[in-house]
Amino acid sequence: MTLKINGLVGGYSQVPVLKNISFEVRAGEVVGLIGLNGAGKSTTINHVIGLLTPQKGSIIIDGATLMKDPETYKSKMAYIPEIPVLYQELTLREHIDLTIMAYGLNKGKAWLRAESLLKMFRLSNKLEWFPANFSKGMKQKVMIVCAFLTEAELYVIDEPFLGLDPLATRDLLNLIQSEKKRGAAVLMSTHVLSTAQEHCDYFVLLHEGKIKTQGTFEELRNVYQNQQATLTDIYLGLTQEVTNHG
Ligand SMILES: Nc1ncnc2c1ncn2[C@@H]1O[C@H](COP(=O)(O)OP(=O)(O)OP(=O)(O)O)[C@@H](O)[C@H]1O
Repeated sequence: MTLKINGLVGGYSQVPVLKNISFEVRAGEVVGLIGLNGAGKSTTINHVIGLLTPQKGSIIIDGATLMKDPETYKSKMAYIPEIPVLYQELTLREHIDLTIMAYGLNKGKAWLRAESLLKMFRLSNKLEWFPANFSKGMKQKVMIVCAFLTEAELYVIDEPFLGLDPLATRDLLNLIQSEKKRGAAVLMSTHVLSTAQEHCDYFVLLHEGKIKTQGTFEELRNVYQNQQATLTDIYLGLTQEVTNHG
């Protein structure tokens, strides 16, 4: 599986937010989309999941575009939004059943996987509850369980860490690593740079809707000409931001 974004110009109106974005996400790779507030991370993700239409350029998953082959395109992808989207009138069990139906999964197999995910995120005893009434972090965990039970080829995850407790953060990171080993690709936006540095294989540094630079951590250190630099140093250095954190 390869997601190819090529020369993407786009945004919410005729004035583009994204200006000529190109990068790839390949099978078995975790790509970190890095940027400050307003850099264009969510806008990029909204284009990838098809909420926005490119003004120029293309987004292709294994040869399929959203325009020409929407079913193939969408079937390869699971998306975890920054703000959980849940159905007011459905229980946790029904959210899982709905995901199984929407992705056409084998019910028995998918439920086995769901049970292990529910256990991992400490939700096993909440199946008859309504997630719309859960705490913020618990809602986020429901989105994680539903996304990961699909065993997608590509996971698109928008800022996953902010609402999660340390245990859930650790479990999500482990899950990402095990899906990566299975051969899944992950595109993850975040400004938690220390976590990204540790867990991503490749970085796309966005600033004001443009790619400042992209590469592996080693390649970024070479561009920044400092072999000791952290991802935070590199990002802030390259975007000329002033920081009090060194
Ligand atoms: N619905 C919208 N309508 C119009 N402009 C928008 C909309 N959402 C975002 N923008 C603009 O697009 C630009 C990029 O925003 P985006 O949400 O992609 O940033 P981000 O990198 O995800 O930031 P954050 O870290 O704060 O989530 C900003 O200038 C923002 O004002």
